[in-house]
Amino acid sequence: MIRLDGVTKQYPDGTVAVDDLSLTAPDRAITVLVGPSGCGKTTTLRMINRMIEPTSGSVTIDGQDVLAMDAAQLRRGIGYVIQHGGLFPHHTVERNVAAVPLLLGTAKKTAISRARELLELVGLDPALGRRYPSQLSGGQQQRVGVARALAADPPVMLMDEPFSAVDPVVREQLQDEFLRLQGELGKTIVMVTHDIDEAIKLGNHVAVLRVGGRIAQLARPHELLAHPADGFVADFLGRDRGYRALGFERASVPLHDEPTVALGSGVGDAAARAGSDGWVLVIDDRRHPQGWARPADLGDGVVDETSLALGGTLARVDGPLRAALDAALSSPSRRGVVVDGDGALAGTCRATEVLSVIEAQERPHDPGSATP
Ligand SMILES: Nc1ncnc2c1ncn2[C@@H]1O[C@H](COP(=O)(O)OP(=O)(O)OP(=O)(O)O)[C@@H](O)[C@H]1O
Repeated sequence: MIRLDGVTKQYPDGTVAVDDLSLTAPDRAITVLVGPSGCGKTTTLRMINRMIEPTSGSVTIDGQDVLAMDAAQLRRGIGYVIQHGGLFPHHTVERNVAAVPLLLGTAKKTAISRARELLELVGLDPALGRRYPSQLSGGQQQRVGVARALAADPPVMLMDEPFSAVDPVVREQLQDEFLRLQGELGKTIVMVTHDIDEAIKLGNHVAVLRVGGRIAQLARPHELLAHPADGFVADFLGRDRGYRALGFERASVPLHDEPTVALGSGVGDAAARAGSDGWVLVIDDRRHPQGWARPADLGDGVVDETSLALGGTLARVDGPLRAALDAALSSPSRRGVVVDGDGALAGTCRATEVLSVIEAQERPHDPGSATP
């Protein structure tokens, strides 16, 4: 557990970046610090590994005062990931990943073979290990940054905007893989981001800071969305709060049997199976949904990949209500496709019925909300 107690940082020019901040980051959880530019997120993070010394207050890790520890030794025991990966440009990728174990005295052969395993763990081809950082894409460099931070198997990781230097699609992939990895590794993580959506997606706990380095609210993501403490937090959370909160609400929605046709079926067969609106759901031989087709638009021949209409997200039977609603709203037929844990068709859902489930959910009173 990482604990900050009454921590203040005043820079020599008088700027108070962090003001009497107290915060606990529990073990094996992701605690996210989020807030507008200049609110003291990076300063707070760097006071944990003493890259910045607090002016007052205390920082402990598992009860040990970090200010009483040797700073270099402390830093070697904490994984640190920054934007762009922060890699050494003149070292190969695998040498970058092996950097801390080598510093700690691990034999070169062991450290490099471990580096290759770690590259694989973060979803990279170990062959990339022979390249130099500049020969990798931004997303690959970020992954190397994560692999490097994991190399000494530290229980604690600090991450400063680790996914912000890449485009939104790669960013989402990196976030998903990071969550999968954390599910396996269970590190104690403090992460900084200015992106509230990233905070809500990744954080087990989210601390919203306001400029001047004070906590406006510390809560679990769904609590934050449901009960923003004040107008500042509500504004920072932004639009669609109610809709986004559905991402954390799970309940089963009524499922309907949906007539299907197999990929490769004749258009005549497909027409016979289509609903009154003309749409039919196309599945493969494992009953995995492939998309919707409207046989009336297809002429003769068979239903193949080119016959499928784009659009329509898939919801999981045990997934959040937001996914079920989105599946219905984004489907060309307006029937949301719901799949089981293996990705096979479980049935379809209707938006109105998902809304009825939402209305039936107990909605807690929301006294802190500043937005009507
Ligand atoms: N070395 C320094 N000397 C003086 N002021 C500083 C120094 N470093 C940071 N600051 C100031 O401290 C405040 C907090 O900075 P910090 O970098 O911690 O914010 P941040 O929330 O991480 O911002 P961003 O999201 O823009 O990276 C800012 O007002 C910044 O200008």
